Amino acid sequence: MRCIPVFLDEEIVNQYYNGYCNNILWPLFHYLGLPQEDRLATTRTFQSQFDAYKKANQMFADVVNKHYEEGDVVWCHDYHLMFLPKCLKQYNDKMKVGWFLHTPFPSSEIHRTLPSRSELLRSVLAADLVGFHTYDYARHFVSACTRILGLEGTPEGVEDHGKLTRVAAFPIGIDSDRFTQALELPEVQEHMKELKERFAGRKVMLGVDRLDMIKGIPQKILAFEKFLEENSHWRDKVVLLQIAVPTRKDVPEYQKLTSQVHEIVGRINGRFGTLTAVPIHHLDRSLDFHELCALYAVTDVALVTSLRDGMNLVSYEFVACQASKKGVLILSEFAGAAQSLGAGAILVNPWNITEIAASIGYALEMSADEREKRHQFNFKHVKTHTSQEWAATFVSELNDTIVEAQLRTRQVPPLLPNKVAVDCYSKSNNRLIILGFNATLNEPVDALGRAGQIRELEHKLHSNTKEPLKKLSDDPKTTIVVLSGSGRAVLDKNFSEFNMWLAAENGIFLRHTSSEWMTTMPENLNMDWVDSVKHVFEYFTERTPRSHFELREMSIVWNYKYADVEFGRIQARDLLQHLWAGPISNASLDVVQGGRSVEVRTIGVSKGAAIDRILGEIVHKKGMKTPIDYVLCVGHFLAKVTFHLRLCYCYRKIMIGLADPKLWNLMKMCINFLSQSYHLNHLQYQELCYPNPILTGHHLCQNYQPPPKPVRRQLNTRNNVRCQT
Ligand SMILES: O=P(O)(O)OC[C@H]1O[C@H](O[C@H]2O[C@H](CO)[C@@H](O)[C@H](O)[C@H]2O)[C@H](O)[C@@H](O)[C@@H]1O
Ligand SMILES: O=c1ccn([C@@H]2O[C@H](COP(=O)(O)OP(=O)(O)O)[C@@H](O)[C@H]2O)c(=O)[nH]1
Repeated sequence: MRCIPVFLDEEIVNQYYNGYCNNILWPLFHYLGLPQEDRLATTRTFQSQFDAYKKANQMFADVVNKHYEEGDVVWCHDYHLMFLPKCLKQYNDKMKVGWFLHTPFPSSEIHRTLPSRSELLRSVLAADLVGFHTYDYARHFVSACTRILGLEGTPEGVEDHGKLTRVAAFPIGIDSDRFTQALELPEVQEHMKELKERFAGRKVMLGVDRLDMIKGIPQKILAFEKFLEENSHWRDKVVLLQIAVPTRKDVPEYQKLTSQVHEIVGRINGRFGTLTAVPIHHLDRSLDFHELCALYAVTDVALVTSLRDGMNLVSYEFVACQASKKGVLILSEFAGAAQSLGAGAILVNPWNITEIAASIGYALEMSADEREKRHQFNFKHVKTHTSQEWAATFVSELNDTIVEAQLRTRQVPPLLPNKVAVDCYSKSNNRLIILGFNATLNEPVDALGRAGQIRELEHKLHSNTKEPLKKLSDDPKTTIVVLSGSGRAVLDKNFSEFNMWLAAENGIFLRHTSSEWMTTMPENLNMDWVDSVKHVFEYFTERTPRSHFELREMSIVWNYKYADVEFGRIQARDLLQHLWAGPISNASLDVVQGGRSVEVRTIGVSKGAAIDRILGEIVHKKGMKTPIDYVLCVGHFLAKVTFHLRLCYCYRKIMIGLADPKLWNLMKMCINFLSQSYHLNHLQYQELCYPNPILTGHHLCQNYQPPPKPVRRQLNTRNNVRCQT
């Protein structure tokens, strides 16, 4: 079969397959909690099982890697191999990797209970394309990535610093021709004949499931019992054939289920059986393909009562074999198949035994006309949405995704080559370093916004950055500007001890730490709008848990980065509507939508505009005989904030360097610190163009012409009066 086996030893199989896959991921992905005693045991063994899981995935990766040839597509399947995409991409990031999940992906609220939640998501995201059976599962996955990892969910998939992982639904199908053709075979016809004779005079109901908790076998049998109880006239006219294929027999939960089902079947057969017939025929084994096809073909009503099921192919197979009989499918709404066969099937909630019992009655007595219509609908679907089509669509989508990604990467700035940054720095003589503050020099914040002391952290310089910053700022060949949206007080508190420039409120206020604050904004700015905007912000802060707003001197910001991401976004949209309709409708204001914030400020106040003024200031102040020959921006400057000098276009993009070779190590420390703290695996820089010829980020303008000297207005901070000097 051209398969290459991956041999796992017994211990790994036990910890990886029986343990982590089937005792942890399987019940979790199917919304089934563990029994109390197992829960504690699982908690204790979790780490060793997860280690075995990673090890087993790595073993698969090693084998794939050994056989991989350039251009191959690698398609990883199911929850057993969630770690594989990452392992493969680590070997070769050009490998085309897809991952498909055959089970449901649960709500992010369920996924977040998993201790390894983030690691698993990140490994899957290493794939180029991630597929699920239904849109709901895909939606849950994207939502887990946004809520747990704090990444951006887009209609296309999940974005992580410019890298998009495509996420989409690819409902599986079956090879329907194989089933329809099998029905013509003499041995299948023979089986059908035997079955018809065996159950002559009785309607045949069928269940075909692995003996798994997710399949809702006890619920199905109990519903059948209820039906017999309430419809005595049907007792000798209907039989339920339940094929329960043994599975995962080493897992204790499955052993318990077997006994439970036997007990219920025995009880019902004892209750409703006669000397010559029993209502339930229960088989603890699998059938061969031909027997199964025959059984599907003679069935009047198929019962699929999965509590959760990725898709459920049995329902497709039943439909494929019903061209002549046109039997009825009763299908759980919690099976993926309900999304595609729902229109022709009778959908039921498997937890509602009364509803299933009523549906059994309805199905058995359904008119031929209705059966025909329902069947046609589903038959058409099964015939057209085949497994071949499913596989071809996934693979072609994967190839397209790679092509699109290549086009995208041309637009995304390339990664910062750290060594080049260091080399250029050490060769330069007049460096300008522009640093952001929030999300750059202070503490990173957990995606779930858990840091209780978040507001504190937000405004506090990270202790690890103090020493590098001190050395940098004392270097006479280096000018540092901290350019932040934060107010003056915050910058004063954190940076007064350094020799540097501070630009507060996006550059409205500027000072060198050796002198007083000044502003370059026009006098007598109309700030009448503030109160009404504040009123709106207060309203939304009260109604959006963990959001807050900050009233600055020239602007006001509503921030929801610690709030529930999705709710925050909805609230932000609503808030904007309130603003447009009210306070800002007539005012000359800029409304800036950040990643997780909304800021309102006077027109013209932006980091882009500010940088020009700042440069004018520092260039004139320093006299600047030597042109700036190195520019470095480290920041979380929002996308599309273009510095006036087109210094760079930064979105969590880092350019970093140090003057003195002795400081190289320190610089590397800095880079590593920042990249690890903010998961900036994609340090980026962009070629810059000012004024001409094209310069790289590290060599700014040999021919730099400082802008005209600006008018300076000194701020009298003590009594808070602005006056022009
Ligand atoms: O190998 P087993 O442990 O006996 O399990 C059999 C397979 O069960 C799961 O199947 C899922 O995939 C089906 C096709 O996509 C889908 O229709 C069904 O709803 C799922 O349960 C499991 O995901 C497979 O890996 C197992 O091999
Ligand atoms: O005796 C049996 C009973 C079932 N099946 C097959 O097992 C599969 C079950 O797939 P499904 O998607 O319904 O559920 P899963 O077991 O994968 O969760 C179907 O293709 C059935 O034809 C089988 O080969 N022999």
